[in-house]
Amino acid sequence: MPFLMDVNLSLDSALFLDLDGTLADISPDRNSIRIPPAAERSLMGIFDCLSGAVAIVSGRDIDDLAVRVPEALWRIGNHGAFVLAPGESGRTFPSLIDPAIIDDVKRRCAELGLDLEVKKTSIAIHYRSTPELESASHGLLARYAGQDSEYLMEAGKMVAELKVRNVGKGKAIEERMRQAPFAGRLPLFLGDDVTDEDAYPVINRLGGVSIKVGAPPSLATTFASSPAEVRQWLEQQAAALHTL
Ligand SMILES: O=P(O)(O)OC[C@H]1O[C@H](O[C@H]2O[C@H](CO)[C@@H](O)[C@H](O)[C@H]2O)[C@H](O)[C@@H](O)[C@@H]1O
Repeated sequence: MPFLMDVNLSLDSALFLDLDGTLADISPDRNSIRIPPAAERSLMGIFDCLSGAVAIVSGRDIDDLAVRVPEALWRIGNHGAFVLAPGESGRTFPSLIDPAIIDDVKRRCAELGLDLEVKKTSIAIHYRSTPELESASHGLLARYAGQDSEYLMEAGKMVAELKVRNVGKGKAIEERMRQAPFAGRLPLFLGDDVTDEDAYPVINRLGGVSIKVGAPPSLATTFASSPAEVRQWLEQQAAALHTL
């Protein structure tokens, strides 16, 4: 099985990374997540060497992502729906979720003591601290999903999510790869969760390297053991690129 530590960036790489569970360790407190400072420095070094072809691609809301990721990097939030270019800030993105659904889910979550995260293209119920409510969480959102609905259900790490259709990290990466500074480069994508699986076939088709932090099964071709290993790899790659 190919491993991340055997992969090297070159000056014509394009690097896409997921945040939670890939760059940052999973934590019970989603609001505490930050990219560790050393990893930020590595990312900025790589960004310089790759002429800006580095993006953080996250399921988090774009506004939430913007406070956790350096403004100097590309930030792709809402599972790929919304993009902030390096240096871009203060832009307003629309909410695509029916407010009536948000109100109803908010009320039901409050009754059950469930942790609700409202984003612009999805609503997520986190049950990390209430695992006994896993099926209740899925059930609560499933009533709004289905073949004829504009929403679909997705499962993540201890989270049930109701999401607008036609949004995905694979689609977002493919779009970036058609434009500067990514076009003409060889893409690498590092992810860890179910919502990252749709990006791996895109990367594989483009001849790049798809990496999962975790174990098979996955459509990724290459594996890493932990976010700590990813951060160590980034530090090594930043140092190596600077010698080229
Ligand atoms: O695409 P990502 O950057 O990996 O974001 C995926 C989701 O991450 C967050 O939830 C997950 O991480 C939390 C912090 O470690 C953890 O408490 C939670 O159980 C995980 O599901 C975030 O809250 C979601 O919006 C993202 O979709």
